[in-house]
Amino acid sequence: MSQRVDKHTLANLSAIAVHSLDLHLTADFDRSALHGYVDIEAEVLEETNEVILDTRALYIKSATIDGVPTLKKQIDDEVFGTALHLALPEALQAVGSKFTARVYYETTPESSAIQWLPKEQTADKEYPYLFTQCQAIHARSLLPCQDCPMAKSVYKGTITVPSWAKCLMSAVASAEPESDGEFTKFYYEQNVAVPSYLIAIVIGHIDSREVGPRSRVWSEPSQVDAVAYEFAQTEDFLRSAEEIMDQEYVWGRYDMVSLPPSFPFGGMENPCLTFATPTLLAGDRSLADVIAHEIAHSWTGNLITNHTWEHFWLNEGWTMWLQRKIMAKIHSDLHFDFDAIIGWTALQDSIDHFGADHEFTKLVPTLDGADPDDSFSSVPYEKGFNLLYYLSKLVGDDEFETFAKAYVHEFKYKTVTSDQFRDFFVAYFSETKADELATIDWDTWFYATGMPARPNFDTTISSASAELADRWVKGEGTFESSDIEGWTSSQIIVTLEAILEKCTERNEYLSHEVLENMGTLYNLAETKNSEVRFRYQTLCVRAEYSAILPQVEEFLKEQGRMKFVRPLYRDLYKSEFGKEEARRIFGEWKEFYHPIARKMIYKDLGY
Ligand SMILES: CC/C=C\C/C=C\C[C@@H](O)/C=C/C=C/C=C\[C@@H](O)CCCC(=O)O
Ligand SMILES: [Zn+2]
Repeated sequence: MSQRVDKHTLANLSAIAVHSLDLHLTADFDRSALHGYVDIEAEVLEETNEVILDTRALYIKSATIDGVPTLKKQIDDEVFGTALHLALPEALQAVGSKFTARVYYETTPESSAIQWLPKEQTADKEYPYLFTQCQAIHARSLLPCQDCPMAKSVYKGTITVPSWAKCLMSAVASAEPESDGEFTKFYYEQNVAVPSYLIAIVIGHIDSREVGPRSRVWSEPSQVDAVAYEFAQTEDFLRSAEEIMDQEYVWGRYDMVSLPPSFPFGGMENPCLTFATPTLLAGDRSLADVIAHEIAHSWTGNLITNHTWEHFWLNEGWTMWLQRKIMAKIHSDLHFDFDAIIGWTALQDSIDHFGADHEFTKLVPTLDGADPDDSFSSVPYEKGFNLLYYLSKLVGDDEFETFAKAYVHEFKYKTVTSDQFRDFFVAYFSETKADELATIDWDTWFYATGMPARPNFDTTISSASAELADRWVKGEGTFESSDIEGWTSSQIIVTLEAILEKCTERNEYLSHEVLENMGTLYNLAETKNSEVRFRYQTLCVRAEYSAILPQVEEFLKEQGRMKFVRPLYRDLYKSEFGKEEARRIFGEWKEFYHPIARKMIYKDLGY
């Protein structure tokens, strides 16, 4: 059993276990505030005279324990918010005591989990919108709670919204909405215990389409058909994942909401309701692997959860592995390694960004005193995936897949640390693979900084991209639009990444004329595929091709996904032509970005 200790919470975890949360909130769009109360059912694990909860930027009005007003004290912490101390009456201080704490509160405009969008920042520009993002430690700015992954509890939500709006949560609807004409009440229940970072709310003028027997997509009305088309493979992805993991999908519904463009991530695995960025709407389903990723989290991350944020790779590395297995089942086995090659480049970029000896390049970093947002990168995703890839080659792919099923059965509904993962792996293969086990250097995998050794990825699909990239860099032969005829957007991405890598190695970029020619031939400037657009723009900015600025500015202003905007702002800021432009664009547009993105870009631009 792992200890109830977490560096990122101020709550008294070892003394108190929370069993359920019951949220009663009303959304006030005029004041940008959610107000109401939360009931917290809890139990004493170690004798104590208080309950300590995480909060941040919340206005706490009053609190009761079992209906009786209780004393409260709030103590600020520089990094982790404000600890809310509630006095426990003497009769409830002994081990095993159970009680309900009720806290009346409201959120404030500084509540970092919530983005309140004015109508101008939505697609349809008719109504305001609200969405939350609680990972990693923003739930404390939505509700008082034990804000850490190991504190899993069931939750309920009764949310009152203006009647032009609908409310969605990361849970299943437990009753029909009730309206009095002016306001509508929505009822939700999440009966599988979840950590606080998976509590999520969307309120907006939205519509939906059914895309599968357990799935609907939601978005603003003008986009809902496009979203339904883009995410139509959902049921296939779900069935593939169930088969690979030999474990049924336990969450009931798998719905998705395509959010307004300032959503800072590709997707977020909120249970029953994946949040997705509209930058996935390429029109040809080419970016649907993000949905496979969020579906994969239904097993790895949501069912088996990292014990603390230092073990985040167990959420994301496993999810990359399962995402790639799902996509390989849909396309072909060769796609598994092809996707892994794209991931390898992302890992290299993250390690170049931090520096090869930086703590955040470790698979299991020490995150003392640090906000997990600052350490977020492709490292847990791709170094994590590469550890699993390495282990699978060591024990055999089929054996590893069987192990993955056993891992789910062992750890489902629990949290897991890196040591527990290692011990389980070693015990599982101790009889059949003793020689192979003896060769694994776990300490290097877990605690070494920098890149791991590059595996021998299969290059059947990627070799054409590598050859084309080579020709562009060397300027060999002639180029035609037919060079990429019949290619997937991923093959174009691998080509652009290979060009960038070769140019960076030589410290010599393509000429502006060549970049313009390439853009025209391959339609790189006009493409609807955000991943391709991002790579082409990066190539141009690094080459000081100032004519690209209007396109970069347009991209930076039409969406706020950190994967795209942060590196583009950084590259622009590093370039000669774009240094001042980067700060100008951000200055003009910062209110558009999500609070988390705004905070990170601010640092990226050297403020
Ligand atoms: C070592 C890092 C430890 C903890 C960090 C945990 C969370 C960091 C926080 O910033 C939240 C991340 C949320 C991510 C959500 C979805 C991603 O899969 C998106 C990936 C990027 C993208 O596709 O846009
Ligand atoms: Zn993920």
